[in-house]
Amino acid sequence: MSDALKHECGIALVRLLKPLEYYKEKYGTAFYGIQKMYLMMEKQHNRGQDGAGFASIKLDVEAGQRYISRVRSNHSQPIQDVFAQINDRINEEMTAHPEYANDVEKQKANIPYIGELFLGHVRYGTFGKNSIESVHPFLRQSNWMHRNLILAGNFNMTNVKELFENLVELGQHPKEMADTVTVMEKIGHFLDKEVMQLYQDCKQEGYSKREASPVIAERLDIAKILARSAKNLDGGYAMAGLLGHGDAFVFRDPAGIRPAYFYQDDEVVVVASERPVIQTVFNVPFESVQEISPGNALIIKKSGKVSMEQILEPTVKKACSFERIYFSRGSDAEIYQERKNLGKLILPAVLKSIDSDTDNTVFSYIPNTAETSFYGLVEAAQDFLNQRKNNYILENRNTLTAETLQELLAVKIRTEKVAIKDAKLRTFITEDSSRDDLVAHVYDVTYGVIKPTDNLVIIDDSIVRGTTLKMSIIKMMDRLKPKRIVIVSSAPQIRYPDCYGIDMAKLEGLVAFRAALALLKERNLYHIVDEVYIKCKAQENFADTDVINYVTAIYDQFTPEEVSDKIAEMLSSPEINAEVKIIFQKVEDLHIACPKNLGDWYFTGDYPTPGGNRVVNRAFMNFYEGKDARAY
Ligand SMILES: NC(=O)CC[C@H](N)C(=O)O
Repeated sequence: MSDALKHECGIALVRLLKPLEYYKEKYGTAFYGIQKMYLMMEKQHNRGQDGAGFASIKLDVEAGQRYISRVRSNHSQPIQDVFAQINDRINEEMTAHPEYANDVEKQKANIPYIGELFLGHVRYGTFGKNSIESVHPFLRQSNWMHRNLILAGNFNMTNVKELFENLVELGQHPKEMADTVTVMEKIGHFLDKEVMQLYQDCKQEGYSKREASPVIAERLDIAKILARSAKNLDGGYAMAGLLGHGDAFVFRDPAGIRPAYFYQDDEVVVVASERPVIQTVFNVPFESVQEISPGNALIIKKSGKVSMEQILEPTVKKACSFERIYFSRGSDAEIYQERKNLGKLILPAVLKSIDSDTDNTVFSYIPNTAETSFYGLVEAAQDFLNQRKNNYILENRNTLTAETLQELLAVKIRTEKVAIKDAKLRTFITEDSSRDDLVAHVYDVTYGVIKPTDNLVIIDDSIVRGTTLKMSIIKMMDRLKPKRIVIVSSAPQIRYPDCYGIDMAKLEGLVAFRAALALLKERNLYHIVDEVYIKCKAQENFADTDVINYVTAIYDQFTPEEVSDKIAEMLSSPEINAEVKIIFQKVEDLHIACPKNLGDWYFTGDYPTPGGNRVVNRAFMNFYEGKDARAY
């Protein structure tokens, strides 16, 4: 990926179903859960490096003993930092008390972090600052065990402001504007209500206050609490929560926008944002890891009972395709094939751009996430070449000599590693022209592999702003003196803002949008921009469900190729000698390659929740009014 793009968050949840002694016996340590959590979080570091947090719960402790531990960090290596703190503390206790060594009961009673239920989070903030207070898990404390709520999520709500207002309407006074606090307080509110109701029931049944507590915990209907809390949520989310006494849940949005996977056997229940994380950490096959169904919650009661319950009516499944193109790790068996298919499906367009002259073409990729689609592209190119050889041989079978046959078979698809991501270069000089020169060196190039008669085809996973392409990659590629540079995007043109977790909230930042505007100007159609604005403005105060995405009109006048050509022109500059072309994946081909993740609103403007239409409407007004503000 050449554009710096904010990633997602990652969640990790582990519930140990057996007593801690079991793990000590079988795996040699009662800290088994913590170790697994470390691996699960580390294997998701791709999803967030702004912060990391860990929380654990000990089940069935006596009153007066601590049972919730939490560590959070926003240091530069937050996962390392969190587990260094946990390690240090455990080692300190173990060294000071050698008698704990083989005594699991003592370990549990005296050492923090050890426990049966764990929640971890790696964060890329989409809302609020990167202060330590914004790092998950969030904690809502209470002196009643079952009222303690610990929450961590991979989410972005399009209507945080409204949700915040709802809390104020309830008479609450939230101390922060953090979106996680807002969601947590909402769940917390309905948790309190449910507890109150259950207490009344218990009282009627003759339980004393003290006796009622464990009964309430047992009877708590998590699905009911979630259903009430989730009513007004509009966004993409995978929210994980723990209750102090030991219940846990992971709840996914009705369109399945954000991912959540789980695995369960008689020892553990595990949830993570990505499938291969669970596969490697627990050494289980692909088939035994399942998705949490959209609109459903995986609920793990303290008793160990696990169920999947529908919380909200699922809508049409629109799982985010960017997870497949870029965010999630490519080690997932499905994602790996999907990325390869993205490369394969785009070959016809690539061949067209190089006049099918594969002999004079070098294929390469932008490190690192585009590497897999590159393999697919090259495999398809090899098939194409073989087909050509085949035809030649069949046509010339009577005259073919051993020599020409050998020559023919020696022709290969040429692949080279041309772009190398260099160490992070700091742009410490503020003066613009020299800064551009520094930025150009973010990528390094391999000299000596391109001839002046060559086309250079270079695949990237997606193109958002195009800044790095313009400032660095194309300039550096041009130094190799190819005849033509073809930039290939394994994703379609990004035309609309995202509001479900990816940090693309402003229209004018998107190179496709700027290209469409330039085309409108060129063809004297710029009045369309004014017309769209009038339509957007008119629905400014509409209910979300009534808002229509009129921004599509900006693109309607042009074929995708026209927009691509304009982008190519905008990314090139007079000092570039090579001809620059740009090719994007077709939306239909994206769906063929990634059939399970049909969420494509950033490419098509087809938002999966009503809030999305409000956001694109707002984003357009912000652009038109020259407001440098986020659209939600
Ligand atoms: N990337 C995410 O899922 C972010 C979660 C949450 N909105 C935050 O900002 O902390």
